[in-house]
Amino acid sequence: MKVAVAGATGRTGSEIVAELRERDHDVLALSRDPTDDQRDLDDLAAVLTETDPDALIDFTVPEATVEHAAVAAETGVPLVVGTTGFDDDGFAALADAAREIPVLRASNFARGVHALRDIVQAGVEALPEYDVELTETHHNGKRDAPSGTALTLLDDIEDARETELDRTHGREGEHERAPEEVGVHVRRAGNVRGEHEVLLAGNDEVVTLTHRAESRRVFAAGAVDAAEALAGRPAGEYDFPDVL
Ligand SMILES: NC(=O)C1=CN([C@@H]2O[C@H](COP(=O)(O)OP(=O)(O)OC[C@H]3O[C@@H](n4cnc5c(N)ncnc54)[C@H](OP(=O)(O)O)[C@@H]3O)[C@@H](O)[C@H]2O)C=CC1
Ligand SMILES: O=C(O)C1=N[C@H](C(=O)O)C[C@H](O)C1
Repeated sequence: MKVAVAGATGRTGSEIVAELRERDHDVLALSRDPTDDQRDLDDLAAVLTETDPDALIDFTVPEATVEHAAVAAETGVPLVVGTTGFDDDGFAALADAAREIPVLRASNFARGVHALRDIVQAGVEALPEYDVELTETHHNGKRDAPSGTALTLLDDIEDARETELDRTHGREGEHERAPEEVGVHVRRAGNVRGEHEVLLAGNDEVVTLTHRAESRRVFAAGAVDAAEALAGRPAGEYDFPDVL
């Protein structure tokens, strides 16, 4: 396959380029400041038209991904999005692109996280009276908080509880915890690849469910799996579990 990568110089994008090369794919590494073996991300439309790749993988920033999605839709290139931190307009722009091309967006391309999602939902359903608290930890270069994965897990917890919970970001001051609260705790330190922990507590017992990425290669492998699986699919919105 021929695969273009937006954000190829980044922490995750560079791992995706390495993973694609290891699998013998033809790689178009895109950067705003291209070296000799890269293509200019600012000329994305021209590059995609000229090279006609099988997929574009995007791990950049939301404002750029939204622009790239419009170009992918215009040029008919399937899109895999790993970028997190979209607002409602950003999600709407991705949905617009998905009318023309397959768009697979996942807040986390580690397979274990999608197993964790199922386990968390089962735990929350099995222990309906227990308090739920979520903690995520990432490297000190991460822009968005809470992480995209944390937001996905919170949606899953609300689905399992069949109610909207009061997402309480950190705590300060004097007040008791309300039963409908779900505490959301964010830590940024060092080069932590990504940790997510859901804690369930009640009845004099505590259950903790944790995923820890030990290398960014786990995200890269998942994103490449997704690009391989997206080829030939009809236009529409996809999540990682749809192609696992
Ligand atoms: N879904 C998942 O599994 C994962 C998602 N992520 C998400 O991926 C995104 C990238 O994370 P990470 O690799 O740590 O970030 P980095 O900052 O390391 O890399 C981002 C890359 O995007 C490019 N970029 C930055 N700003 C712009 C812009 N305005 N326009 C175009 N390109 C831009 C830069 O490349 P250059 O300057 O060369 O153009 C940069 O190398 C984040 O949203 C993160 O949350 C991260 C890991 C896993
Ligand atoms: O920025 C990161 O590094 C990561 N971002 C994703 C997120 O926001 O959930 C996935 C992973 O945790 C790494």
